[in-house]
Amino acid sequence: MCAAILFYETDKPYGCFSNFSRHPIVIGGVTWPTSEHYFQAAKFTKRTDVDAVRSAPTPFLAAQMGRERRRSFRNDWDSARDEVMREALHAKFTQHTDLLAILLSTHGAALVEHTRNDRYWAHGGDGSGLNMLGAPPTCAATAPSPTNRYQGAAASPARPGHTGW
Ligand SMILES: Nc1nc(O)c(N)c(N[C@@H]2O[C@H](COP(=O)(O)O)[C@@H](O)[C@H]2O)n1
Repeated sequence: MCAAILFYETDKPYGCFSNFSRHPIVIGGVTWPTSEHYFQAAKFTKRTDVDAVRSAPTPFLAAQMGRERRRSFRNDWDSARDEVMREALHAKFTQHTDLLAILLSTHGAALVEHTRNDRYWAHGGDGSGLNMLGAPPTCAATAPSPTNRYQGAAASPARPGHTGW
């Protein structure tokens, strides 16, 4: 049976796997303070909302803004979010080789975002959640000769489904 690696808080072991870890990414020539900023901004269609989220001083605030439904929330988000996340993670782990080394060192382990706050990206605290954040790298790790757990993201479009920015 595979060991499980639980992560959540950025200052704890494997905290670098959290989207809240302070690792900037560049996508489409734009620098994002964290993968959380990119993910949350991708929910919106209006440039003003996207820029507001990108400028958030912390990933926590970016997440709060991303959850505000008074903004220009895109109506295809549920079908787009997995691809947006894959793109963000691919950027993060290819642009930070120290993180990629940590990721590859976990080969064979199940990666689990451990929180009760989230039953889609995390496992809901008790395994009842989908753990979609951990699932893609775990699946990729079982592929033949993986050189990069996020290699499947390489073919992703630059901004899947985005309309206005
Ligand atoms: N640190 C943290 N706090 C929460 O409350 C969370 N839900 C998470 N999980 C991360 O949040 C992002 C998903 O946000 P949405 O619920 O889709 O707005 C994603 O990065 C999860 O990994 N983390």
